[in-house]
Amino acid sequence: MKSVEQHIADILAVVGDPRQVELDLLQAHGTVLAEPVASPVSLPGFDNSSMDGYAVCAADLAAASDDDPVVLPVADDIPAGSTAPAGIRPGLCARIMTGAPLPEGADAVVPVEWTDGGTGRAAFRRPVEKGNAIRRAGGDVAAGTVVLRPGVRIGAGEMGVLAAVGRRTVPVHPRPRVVVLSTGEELVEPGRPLGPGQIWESNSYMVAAAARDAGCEVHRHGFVGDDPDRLLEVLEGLLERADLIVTTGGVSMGARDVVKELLTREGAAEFAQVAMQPGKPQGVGRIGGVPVVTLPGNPVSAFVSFQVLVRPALNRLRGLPPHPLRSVRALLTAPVSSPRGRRSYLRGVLGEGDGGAAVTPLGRQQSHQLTALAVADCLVVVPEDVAELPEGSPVEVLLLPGRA
Ligand SMILES: Nc1nc2c(c(=O)[nH]1)N[C@H]1C(S)=C(S)[C@@H](COP(=O)(O)OP(=O)(O)OC[C@H]3O[C@@H](n4cnc5c(N)ncnc54)[C@H](O)[C@@H]3O)O[C@H]1N2
Ligand code: MOO
Repeated sequence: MKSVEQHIADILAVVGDPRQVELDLLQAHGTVLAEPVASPVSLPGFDNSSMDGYAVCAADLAAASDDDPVVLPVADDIPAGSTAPAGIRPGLCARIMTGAPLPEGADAVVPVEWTDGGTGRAAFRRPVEKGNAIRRAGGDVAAGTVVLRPGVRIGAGEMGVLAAVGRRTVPVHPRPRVVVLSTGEELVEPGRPLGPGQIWESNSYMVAAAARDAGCEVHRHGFVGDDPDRLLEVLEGLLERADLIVTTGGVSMGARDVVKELLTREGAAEFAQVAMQPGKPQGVGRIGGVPVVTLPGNPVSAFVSFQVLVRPALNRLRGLPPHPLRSVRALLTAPVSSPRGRRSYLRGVLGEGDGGAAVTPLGRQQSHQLTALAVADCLVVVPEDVAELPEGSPVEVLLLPGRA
């Protein structure tokens, strides 16, 4: 059987490098920066006040006290956005607002709370240190400094920085365009009535959501039946809009395994049994030059193999390192079993036990038992050479995305 690592490597090999585009600032949210961004100006760009109050010459207030306040004429009123405030000299002060440029000659700002708040004249009841409440030019970043490096994911903080350094557009690796397509003659769109032997189609919705959680732009095509020529026609119609096509179903040993039949016929993909449970039958290749990964149809198998096998490649396509799901160690709260020779990924819930992190494997672990996925927040890894693990065994636990 093929190893999990080998199959991940084969998928990485077909997806290639991320695209690069210039996106408008807000559109860049959630994408990955492709080039360094430097600030063209210093931030702050000019000395300014951090408080609403009065710009003063600190030496004027050296003797100020409650009993003997210093009273100064207010020579100017400086709001934020003021373009050219007149300067002050000893013996004068200027009313100033937070963010307003410091006038020439001033060397401190007195918060309004320390004064009588006067508009023509202001009374000061205590001395002030030089530099008080002044935000110096360049105090956050000096002009020319790189503020964001390539490979950084643009979240809210990065968005703020980009706007603050004046960027209108940003060079990024855009969200990968993933097309999701399921196969199976038995499938019916949710919301429509079921006939005998039919089931509601769930894989394409689930995989589309997982791909969106993985930072992709998703087109869910839905599903097609078991006719290889029809499948080829549909795939050809989807090539234009895909960086990666993910299919589910039709890859096992059945008489009508449509994905395997078509892609084998076209010489477009390799199929293998991967040493994992669930997720054994897998395929990877290209159709019309577009990478295609074919997941098995059992819903839990499709979900687990997406998270374990496809996510690293999506990270690569996003411009990130091809990391797998984040993992932690935890102690089992119950015994587990696993087919020897295959690495099991059991659905579990992570919590705290007496000895630290503890993980509880859920019931209903078979590949068709989908409902446990709505409860699980992690996958418990049982290695290939292990068939049984008693309660209390330390295990690797993969954290499922989107779970706190
Ligand atoms: N003789 C063998 N039979 C099977 C083997 C094997 O090694 N030898 N492997 C089993 C394993 S493991 C898996 S996993 C499945 C994978 O089969 P396929 O990928 O060909 O998937 P299908 O046969 O199309 O479907 C399997 C199962 O999942 C349901 N399904 C499929 N698509 C959807 C969908 N979009 N939404 C909801 N449910 C779906 C389908 O109805 C079947 O019940 O093969 C085993 N068989
Ligand atoms: O390995 Mo299949 O993917 O379990 O049910």
